Amino acid sequence: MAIKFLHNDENIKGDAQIILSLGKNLLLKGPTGSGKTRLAEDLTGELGKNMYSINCSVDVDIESLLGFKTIEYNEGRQEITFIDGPVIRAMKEGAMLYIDEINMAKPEVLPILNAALDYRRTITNPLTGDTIVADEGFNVIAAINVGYVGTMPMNEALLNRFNVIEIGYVSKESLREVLNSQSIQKDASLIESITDFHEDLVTMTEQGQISQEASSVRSLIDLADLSTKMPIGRACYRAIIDKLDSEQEKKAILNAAELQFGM
Ligand SMILES: Nc1ncnc2c1ncn2[C@@H]1O[C@H](COP(=O)(O)OP(=O)(O)OP(=O)(O)O)[C@@H](O)[C@H]1O
Repeated sequence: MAIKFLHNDENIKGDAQIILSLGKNLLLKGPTGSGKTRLAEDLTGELGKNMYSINCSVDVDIESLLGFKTIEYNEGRQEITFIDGPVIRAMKEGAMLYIDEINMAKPEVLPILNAALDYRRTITNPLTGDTIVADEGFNVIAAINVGYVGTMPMNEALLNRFNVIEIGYVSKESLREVLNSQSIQKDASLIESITDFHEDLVTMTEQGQISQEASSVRSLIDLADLSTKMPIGRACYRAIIDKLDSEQEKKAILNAAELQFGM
């Protein structure tokens, strides 16, 4: 069974499809592990496109966006050629460009993309002097992690070029479906308890007791998987509790886990 983005809020996927079909840029906002990359992959696959990704959390620079010059040998002669980077390849091919953690990029780097992201759909490559006009099918999805230490607000001119969809917490029913399709845990009653535990975590997050990453879908898939091989209590530590720094948060989650799983 193909793994799909699942969410009780159908407007998330529906509106994302509309935004892309209008040739507009889409910004997905949500906590870590909330399915932003999964959704971007699904949308790209449905459009039958290739996806080129950039992760801005690693030191992204102009070369990692646009490409670099290299020396190639042609019939014994040295030639300087330019190897296109993800932005230029996506533009030329009319593919999807996925810019992950866009708010983590150094502020001086991304303005180079401004003309590619607005109605001009062009870029002048400062490394070659070439101007590239994007193919009609060129689409852009960016993602931003909210509630994450070290995130910076996005530059206003850049933000203005996107249409924003927030990915909120999944419902109990959607999480059950995600676990049934993506976890190796097949015990229906344990999956049910994990979805109840998720609801407790979401409530604690909304009350400000714990941070958002504690209740991420990614962590809950880990919890379900680990619980096939070790007691659920230890799985809670490995998948959720020990990822956190705050003793207070750890204690709050431990209490909820004890109540839910009777550890
Ligand atoms: N709503 C969802 N539907 C289906 N799968 C999901 C959903 N949310 C999370 N997942 C699963 O959880 C894992 C993490 O998802 P993903 O990588 O898409 O999150 P992300 O928001 O891009 O995280 P990050 O911001 O850390 O990159 C994946 O295995 C994905 O399949």
